[in-house]
Amino acid sequence: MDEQKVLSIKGLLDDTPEEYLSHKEKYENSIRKSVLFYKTLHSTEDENMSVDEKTKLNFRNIVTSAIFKDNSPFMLHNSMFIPTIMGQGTDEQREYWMKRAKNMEIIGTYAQTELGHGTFIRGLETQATYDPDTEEFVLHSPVLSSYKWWPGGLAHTANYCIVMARLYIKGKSHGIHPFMVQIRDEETHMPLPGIKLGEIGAKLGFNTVNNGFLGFENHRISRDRMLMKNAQVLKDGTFVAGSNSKLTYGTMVYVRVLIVSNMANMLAKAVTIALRYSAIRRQSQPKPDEPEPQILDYVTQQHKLFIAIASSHAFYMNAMWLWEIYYSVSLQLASGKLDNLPELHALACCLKPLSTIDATAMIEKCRLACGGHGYMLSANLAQTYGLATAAYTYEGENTVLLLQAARSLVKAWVGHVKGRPLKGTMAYLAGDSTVKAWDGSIDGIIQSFKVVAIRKISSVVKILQDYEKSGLSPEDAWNKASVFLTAASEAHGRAVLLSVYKSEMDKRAAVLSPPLRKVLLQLVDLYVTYWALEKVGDMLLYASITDKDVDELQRRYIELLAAIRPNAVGLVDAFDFRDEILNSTLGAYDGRAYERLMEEAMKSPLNAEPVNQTFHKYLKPFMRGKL
Ligand SMILES: CCC/C=C/C(=O)SCCNC(=O)CCNC(=O)[C@H](O)C(C)(C)COP(=O)([O-])OP(=O)([O-])OC[C@H]1O[C@@H](n2cnc3c(N)ncnc32)[C@H](O)[C@@H]1OP(=O)([O-])[O-]
Ligand SMILES: Cc1cc2nc3c(=O)[nH]c(=O)nc-3n(C[C@H](O)[C@H](O)[C@H](O)COP(=O)(O)OP(=O)(O)OC[C@H]3O[C@@H](n4cnc5c(N)ncnc54)[C@H](O)[C@@H]3O)c2cc1C
Repeated sequence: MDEQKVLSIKGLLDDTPEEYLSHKEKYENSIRKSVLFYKTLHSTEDENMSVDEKTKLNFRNIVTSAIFKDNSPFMLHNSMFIPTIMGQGTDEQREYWMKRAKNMEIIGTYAQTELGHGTFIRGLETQATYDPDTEEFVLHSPVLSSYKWWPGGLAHTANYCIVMARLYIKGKSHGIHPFMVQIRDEETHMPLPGIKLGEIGAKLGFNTVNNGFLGFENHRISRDRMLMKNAQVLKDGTFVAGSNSKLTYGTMVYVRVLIVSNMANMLAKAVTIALRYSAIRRQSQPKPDEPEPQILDYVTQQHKLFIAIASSHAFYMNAMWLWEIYYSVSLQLASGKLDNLPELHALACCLKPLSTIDATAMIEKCRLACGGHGYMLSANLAQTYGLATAAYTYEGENTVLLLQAARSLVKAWVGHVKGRPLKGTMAYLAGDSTVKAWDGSIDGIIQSFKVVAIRKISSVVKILQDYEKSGLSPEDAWNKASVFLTAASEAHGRAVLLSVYKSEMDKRAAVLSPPLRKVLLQLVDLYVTYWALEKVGDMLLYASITDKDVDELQRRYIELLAAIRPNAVGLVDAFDFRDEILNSTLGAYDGRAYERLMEEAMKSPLNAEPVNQTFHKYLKPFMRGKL
C-alpha cells in the first residue's frame, strides 16, 4: 500500500501535540482527522483490493497509531459494529446495514457493558420487550445500573449502535440479544426521543475515543431491528432459539483474537522507541579511561528490552496462527458445525489475557528503561501503555477470561480421565506428565511447560474435587480454587505461546537466509529461556530441573543477550515503523533524541511568552507580601 500517500495528506498529523489540547478540542480534532483518515484510507485500499483482510486490518491499526496518539472515535465502528452486523445479522440485514455502514452513511458502535455489569453479560439489565400489537421492541433502562457505559464513539459520534439487551416476550425473559438502534437523528444529530446520551469523562487513555453512556425511556424500534441470524422473534411473538446461545458472543471472540496482533504491534512500537534511545543514550563511566558507554551495552538494559523484541515476534506468530483457527471455525459455523467453537473460545480466553498482561508489563518496562525522558508524553510510551492496559480490561477482564479458559481445561481433563479423547491444542494433556530427563533444549523446555500445565490442571481438578468432598458447593469450590485455576490457564497459555512461536518459526526457517534464520532462532531461544527462568519455581517443582541446570540456563540467557546485542538495532529497524508512526522524541530513526526533546518542549504553550501572567497576578504580590 502507498503508505507515503496516507501520511502525506495535510492535516492528518498534528502540529500542536494532542496533549496540549483541551478535552473538547481533543475530541474535535480527532473527529476531523478520523474523517480525513477514512477518506484517505478508503481510496488507498480501493487501489489495493488484492490485499487480504488480515493484512488490511494490521495496516490500518498501525497507521491509526500514527494519526491518533490515543485512538479514533470511529474505532468501534470498524472493530465491533461492522463485525456484529456481519456475524449476527440475517442475509437481508447484512445486505442493508453493511452498505450503509461500510460507506459511513451511518456511524455505529457496540453497546454491551452497563454501569452495573460488564463481565457478567447474563446480568445485563437493559430491557427489550416485544409488543406483538405494534410489532416493535420497547427498549428501556429500568435502573441507573442498566445504563450502557463505555462504548467507544457512543457519546457524540455514533448515530446508530448495536445494543445488547435482555429480550422479554409476554413477561418471559429469553436472554441477551443484539438490536440495531438508531440513537441520533441522521440530519440534526440530536438524540432521538427516549434516548439519553453523554460522554463518560476523562480516563487514563482512550481520551479521543469518545466513550459514552446511553439510557432508554421506553424507546420503540421495529421488529426487524433485532439482529436475527441466530435467535429470532416472529411477528406473533414466538421466540425461535438459535443453535447455541453463545453465538451471540461471537464479536467478542473476534476482537479477542484481534487483540493478540494488536499487542504484537504495540510492543514492537514501544521496544523500537526504547531500544533506539538506548543506542544513543550514554551514561556512567564504568572504565575510567573510556567514554561513557551506550546504555544498551549494560546487560541489565538488554535484559529489559530484548525479551520485548522476542515477545512481539511470539505474539505475532501466535496471532497469525490464531487467525487461521478463527477463520476455519467461522467457516464451520457458517455451515452449522459448532464442534470447534469451545476450543477457539478457550484459546482466545488464554491468549488475549497473556498477550495483554505481558505487553502491558513490557511496555512499562520500555518506558522505565528510558529513564527520565521515558516519562515525557512526547516519548509516546506512556500513551502506548495507556492503550495496552485498556486491553487488559476490555473485551473480557483478564482474570475472568483465564477462569473461562480454566472451565474448558477442567472439563477436558475430567473427560480425559473418563477416557474421552482430547482434541486440538489440548491433545498434549494426554501426554507424559513427567519430564524424565531435563536436557535444556528448546524443545525440551517447551515440553516441560506442557508438563507444568498438565500437572497444574490435574492438581486443580483434584483440589476442586477435594473441596466438593469436604462439603463445598461446586460454585464455592470453584471460587476457593480460583487462584490455582487461573494459574492452570496461564500454564496452558504459556505452553501454547511457546510451542506455537517455535513451530511457526520452524516453518518459516527454511525460506530464510542462514544469517537471518540464526538471529530469529536466537530470539526463540531467548524467549524460551527467559520464561524457563521466570517460571523456575514451576520447573523445579514439575520438570525435575536441578540447581546446576538453572545455573546453566542463567548463563545461556546471558550469552543469548550478548549474541543478540549486535543485531538489536537491526531487529527493531526491521519492524519498519516510520517516524510518524512511532510519534516519539526518543525513538526516531535519526537518533536526534535531545534535539527532538527540545523541539517538542518548545511546543508547550507555556513557552509562547517569557513571562506568564500569573507572575503579575499572584507571584509578585505574594513575594512582596501583598497577597
Ligand atoms: C475494541 C475495544 C473496545 C472494547 C469493547 C468491549 O470491551 S465490548 C464488551 C466486552 N465484554 C466482555 O468481553 C464481557 C466478558 N464476559 C463474557 O464474555 C461472559 O460473561 C463470560 C464468558 C465471562 C461468561 O458468560 P456466561 O455467564 O454466559 O457463560 P458461562 O460462564 O456460564 O459459560 C457457559 C458456557 O458458554 C461457553 N462460552 C462462554 N462464552 C463463549 C463464547 N464467546 N463462545 C463460545 N462459548 C462460550 C463457556 O465455555 C461455557 O461452556 P460449557 O462449560 O458450559 O461447555
Ligand atoms: C478503555 C475501555 C473501552 C471499552 N469499550 C467498550 C465498548 O466499546 N463497548 C462495551 O460494551 N464495553 C466496553 N468496555 C467495557 C469492558 O468490556 C468492561 O469494562 C470489561 O468487560 C470488564 O468488565 P467490568 O468493568 O464489569 O469489570 P468487573 O467485572 O467489575 O471487574 C472488577 C474486578 O472483579 C473481578 N471479577 C469480576 N467477575 C469475576 C468472577 N466471576 N470471578 C473472579 N473475579 C471476577 C475482575 O477480575 C476484576 O478484578 C470498555 C472498557 C474499557 C476500559
